[in-house]
This record gives sequence, structure tokens and C-alpha cells, in this order.
Amino acid sequence: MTTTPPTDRPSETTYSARGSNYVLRKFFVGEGGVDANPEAEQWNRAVDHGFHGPEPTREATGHILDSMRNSGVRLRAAYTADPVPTAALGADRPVATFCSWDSELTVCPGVGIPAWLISEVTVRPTHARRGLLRRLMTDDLTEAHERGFPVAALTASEATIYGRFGFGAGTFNTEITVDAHTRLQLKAPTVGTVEMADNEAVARLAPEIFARFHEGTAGSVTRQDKWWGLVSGAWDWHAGKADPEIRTAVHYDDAGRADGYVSYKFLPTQGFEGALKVVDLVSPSWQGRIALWEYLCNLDLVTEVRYGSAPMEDPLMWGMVDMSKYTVRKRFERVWLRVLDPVAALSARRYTSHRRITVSIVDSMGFADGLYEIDTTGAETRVERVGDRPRTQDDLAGKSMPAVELPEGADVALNVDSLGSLYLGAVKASTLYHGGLLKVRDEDALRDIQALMSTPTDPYCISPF
Ligand SMILES: CC(=O)SCCNC(=O)CCNC(=O)[C@H](O)C(C)(C)COP(=O)(O)OP(=O)(O)OC[C@H]1O[C@@H](n2cnc3c(N)ncnc32)[C@H](O)[C@@H]1OP(=O)(O)O
Repeated sequence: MTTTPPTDRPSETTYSARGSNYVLRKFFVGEGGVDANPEAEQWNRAVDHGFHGPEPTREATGHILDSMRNSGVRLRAAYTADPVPTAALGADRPVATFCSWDSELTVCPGVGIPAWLISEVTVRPTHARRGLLRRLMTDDLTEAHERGFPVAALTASEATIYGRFGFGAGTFNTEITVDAHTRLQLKAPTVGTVEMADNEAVARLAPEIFARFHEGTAGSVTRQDKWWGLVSGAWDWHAGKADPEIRTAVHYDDAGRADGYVSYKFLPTQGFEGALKVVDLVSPSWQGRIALWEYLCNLDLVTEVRYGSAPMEDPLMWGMVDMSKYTVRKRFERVWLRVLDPVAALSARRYTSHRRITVSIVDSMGFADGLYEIDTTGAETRVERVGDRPRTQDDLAGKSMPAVELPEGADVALNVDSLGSLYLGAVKASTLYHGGLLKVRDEDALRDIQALMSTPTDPYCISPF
């Protein structure tokens, strides 16, 4: 097996496992669309295979490659280096895909940190469980760490896969329906006005409105360009075609400034009546969001409104006269967070409590492993790596998720995936403690970490990626 150091330039290396040989490549989408990027086109086909989707059309591939090029997405792929039997997919079709790009994560209102986003992870079933994912993930996270990214993030197809790579569920959403048979009655009047809008005009407004939402919302990540086509119906990247059924509306504040939009489509179920599905609903303020909900629920012929990116604790529900009309269909983890640099990540967020504690972080991949002191007692937060963590039996056995032990000198110990969940307040420290995922020196230490890590609101992300 040979390796080359990670760089943000195209690179190539080799990998062998269980008698099979692979070439691993990292590359970028260049100018010239599908014709000029045959390697990226094959990569995109492999992604669709990996998620059991249909063969992408040339037009759909063109849109995806453009979006990836505009966002500087780095593509990783594994190709078989062994002879390909007759009728098997050609050697130019990757057996594994992976990509990542630079983004920003809001950690508290007004404060964003660089985040390394990962997506499109697939391994062809006939090449699975040979360590290809582990190898691609290790290469990619190593590069992110070397380039100084405090965190990496992804959205997971299965909750069981990514903990071993140090990712913890960092933000949650709910899928909701609001019964709209009668007009939405709210306890407090809404502010501003809502107008039905021109889709193309909304596509132009949307990036600025989203940027204001993003800046003010812990847990939000920046979006790729492809979102604005989705919002306006010009291009639905999930469906691989334009969507002429998309309708939009804009919310204006009392000064007449556009400060929110909703993009939605009608799903007729019984004659003229039916459900509305929200595609995207964005405003920097809850008042704007609730006003857009009022607009949606008060449309004639609409029996219910469905939304897949509601927050865990929704001001809309608490504002409704009849909260029984608000139904949570599903709760799911959205952003999985992986702390790569605890000093940078923990220094960036705000703390409302003044404490000094020493935390032992267990990271089987090594990036964040060690003892750290967090001190918020002074005028400025100070986070410092103060030493190595003593090796345990599980470390020596090479376990990817070692059991957490409290070393001497530490007040608190936890695995790096738990830190990802604690970081923006998706979970309380006491919940992790009761689940056996966090060890503490004594009750005072538990109280300290609980107070230190608590956040004023749940983290919230409305941008699957
Ligand atoms: C961020 C995203 O894109 S999410 C989308 C993920 N992709 C999919 O769901 C598409 C269908 N699945 C696949 O393509 C593949 O099965 C993958 C990507 C999930 C796994 O790829 P593989 O190359 O088989 O994984 P690899 O052999 O490197 O295994 C790495 C580790 O993950 C574990 N693992 C792999 N797949 C799974 C799984 N589905 N559930 C739980 N654990 C898993 C392995 O046991 C192994 O554990 P260990 O290293 O601690 O012993």
C-alpha cells in the first residue's frame, strides 16, 4: 500500500484489501460541463448507483457538475486496479465515491467557523466491507485537519455508520404536518405582510435572506448554489428536472423589506383539495417564519401543510391556539458534527457560565485526542490542550469506539462523537452522563460541564447536504 500526503490538488494513491487492488483519486470538476469532465460524469453515475437512483440524464449531470464546480467540491473516488470481467461495469466507473467542500457552520448568532462538509459517500456493494469508506474518510479528515478546519460535518443515511469516525448527532429536525382544515389561529398577531411572488425574483432574493438566517442560527451551514434553482422550481436536483409546480411567497417586514420566503407545492389528494408541501421556508426571524406559516395554512383548498425541517422546539406550535393541530411525524438527526480541533471549536462558541474544567477527549483517529482545559472564568474564553490522554486497553486493542475512562487529572471524559453532540447543545451533558457516555469526577464536575455547555436554543439546520 502506498500513500501520498493530502493536498487540495488532484492526487492519486493506491490501496489494497482482501486481495483486491484499487487506485484512489482526488480531483475537481473543471470548466466545460459534462463533455470536458468524463471522470466527474462517471463519478456522478456511480453516486446514483450507490443510492439506487435512476441513471442521471445528461442535463441533470450538467447541473450537478456546475454546482460542484462553483462550490469547489473535491471529489474522491476508488477505481478497481484489477482486470474487469466481461460485462462488468468498466474500470472508469468508480467503485467508491466521496466528496467534501469548504463551508461555514454558525456556532452562535453572529459567529461562524470553517466547516468541512462531506457527502455522496457510496461503495459499490460488491466492493463493500473492504475498508474503502474508512480509507477515503481517513484521507479526507486528515486533509481537513491539516488545513486547520475545526469541524467536519455530514448528513447520514444510517445512524450506525459515522460514530466510529468521530461524528456525533449535532442538530435534529422534525417532520411535521399542520392541520389546515380551518384557518390557523395564533395567540399573538403576526407582523408584516405576505405576497405571492414571482419564482425567479425569489431565486434572486433567496441567497441574501438565507444568509441572514444562517448568520443568526446556531447549527446552520452555508448552502451550495443548487438550492436557488430548487427554491424557484428552475431545477430540482433530487428529481433531476425542473419543477413547474413550485409556488413562492415573500414576507415583508413592517418597513416593507423582504425578510422571508417560502417555496411550496400543492399535492392534490381529494378532488380540488389537498396537502401543501413546503420545499424551503426561510426568514431570519421567527415572526417572519410564523407569518409565512399563517399564509400557507390559510390558503383555500389546503387540508394540511407538511414540512420536513422543523425545529425540535417550535415557536409555531407554542403560538397556536390549538396546538393539537401540529403533529410531529418523525424526529431525525440532521447534521452530524466531527470536532477535529477542540481548541479552535470550543474557543469559538459562547458560554453563559463561568467555569474551569479539564476534559479528556477520546478520539481513536487521533485528531482531537488529549486533555483540554476550558476556562471561562476570565474576560475571554481560554481553551488549551494540556496533555496527552493515558492509553487504555481499548486504545491498545485498536477499537474504533473505545470505552470512555476518566484519567487522573480530568474532571470529565467523553468520546469525540459525544463532543460533536454536546458542542452546539443538541444534548445535555447530564443526558450523556446518564447514558454512560460521559464520565465525571464527581457531582460538581457534572454540574460544571452541564452549565458550561448549555445553550440558549437548540441548534437548527434547514439545509440538508
Ligand atoms: C455522508 C453520506 O453520504 S451518507 C451515505 C452513506 N452511503 C450509503 O448509505 C449508500 C449505501 N452504502 C454504502 O455505499 C456502503 O455500504 C458504506 C459507504 C455505508 C460503507 O462502505 P464500506 O466500504 O463497506 O465501509 P468500510 O468497509 O470502510 O467500513 C468501515 C467501518 O464502518 C462499518 N460500516 C460500514 N457500513 C456500515 C453500515 N451500513 N452500518 C454500520 N456500520 C457500517 C464497518 O463495519 C467498519 O467498521 P470498523 O472499521 O469499525 O470495523
